[in-house]
Amino acid sequence: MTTLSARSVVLDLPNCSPLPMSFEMKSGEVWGLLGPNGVGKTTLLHTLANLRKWCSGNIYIDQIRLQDIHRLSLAQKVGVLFQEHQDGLPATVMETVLLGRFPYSASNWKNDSRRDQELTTAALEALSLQSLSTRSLHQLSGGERQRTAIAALYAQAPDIWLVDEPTNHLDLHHQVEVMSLLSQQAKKGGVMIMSLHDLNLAARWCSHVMLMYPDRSILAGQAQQLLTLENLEPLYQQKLVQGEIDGQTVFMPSN
Ligand SMILES: Nc1ncnc2c1ncn2[C@@H]1O[C@H](COP(=O)(O)OP(=O)(O)OP(=O)(O)O)[C@@H](O)[C@H]1O
Repeated sequence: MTTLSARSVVLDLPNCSPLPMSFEMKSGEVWGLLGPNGVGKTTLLHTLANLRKWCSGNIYIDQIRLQDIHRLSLAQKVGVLFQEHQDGLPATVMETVLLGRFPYSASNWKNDSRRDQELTTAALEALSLQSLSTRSLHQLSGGERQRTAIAALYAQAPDIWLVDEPTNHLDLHHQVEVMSLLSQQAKKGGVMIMSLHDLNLAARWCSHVMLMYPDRSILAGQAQQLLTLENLEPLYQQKLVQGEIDGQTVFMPSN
């Protein structure tokens, strides 16, 4: 069981009146971070990975303070999907996915182990990338590039997944493929935290949500309880309608 918790954490956001946030996220849970552009979803994900500083408060993984965890163990425990992909290296899809295993071979530059190769093959299969495995990153479409980045994260096999807009660039079929895959990883014991702009994906796949409001207040808890028009309309400053199709809650913007 893995736990990620924050106690009175104030994010380092520009022009922010400090409002401390506290929450606990556990193995098996799928968290959706929801809120308008610029509210701090990416900042929160990067803060939880100790990639950027925060103003005050404490973040813990399994009761150990984030800043006390050695970089290498953190790289093994926590995986991040970035919103922007840096494609500086002239690498193929397979090489990029294999790079997900870097935290396990970084300490001694040893050859890729059998497990590294098995996980890389499984990741290519899970994201339907087998036929593209020898293709250069520069020759991929936006959606193929996104699936490659998710495959690298899958190969890394972290306990805590910090995933920034996983369905960016993806067509409907691949959105379902990816959301289903991420949800399975939570069922296998991962802590899944993702920023999302699509309320319907959140309603379908997230067990928990964090609603991040422009005044820096948050509501965090079970998705079923928090995904209501009363909470969501002020979140986006947008009138919405709520319905149900095949037993599934759906939201749409209204005039
Ligand atoms: N490198 C940076 N330097 C200074 N300010 C930044 C930087 N990156 C982001 N910001 C600002 O920090 C705030 C939070 O940005 P963040 O990217 O976390 O928002 P977000 O909720 O993820 O937005 P979006 O939904 O548009 O992706 C915004 O006001 C943004 O303009």
